Amino acid sequence: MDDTLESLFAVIEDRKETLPEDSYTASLFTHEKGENAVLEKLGEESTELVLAAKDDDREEIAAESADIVYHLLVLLSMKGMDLEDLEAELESRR
Ligand SMILES: N=c1c2ncn([C@@H]3O[C@H](COP(=O)(O)OP(=O)(O)OP(=O)(O)O)[C@@H](O)[C@H]3O)c2ncn1[C@@H]1O[C@H](COP(=O)(O)O)[C@@H](O)[C@H]1O
Repeated sequence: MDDTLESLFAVIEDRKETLPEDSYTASLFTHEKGENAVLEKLGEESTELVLAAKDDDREEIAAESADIVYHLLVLLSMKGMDLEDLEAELESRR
């Protein structure tokens, strides 16, 4: 899981740097709504996750969770933060 998150975060950082035209990630960094684009996505996907959980739909729960994790990592990158910030916070709670 650590490797998956690290390589996904590295791709997000690369997209932020290189802004390829066909990249969804890059489109979030250049969106006319600014950071609101990713914040809205996080809100929508959180609602979708709640609905999937209420339906006991495990496949949908996994899919919506992945959407949230991806957009969360984009948000961290947008704020100049990284996985270590998240890890440090989680570790401080153990
Ligand atoms: N993990 C993801 C990921 N999860 C979700 N998404 C995108 O997030 C959007 C989710 O929005 P919705 O579920 O609301 O679907 P939608 O209504 O079709 O989306 P919109 O029309 O609102 O854009 C979709 O466009 C998904 O493609 C992701 N896009 C990219 N990644 C990762 O990022 C990498 C780089 O992707 P690009 O930046 O596109 O090259 C990919 O290889 C993946 O590993």
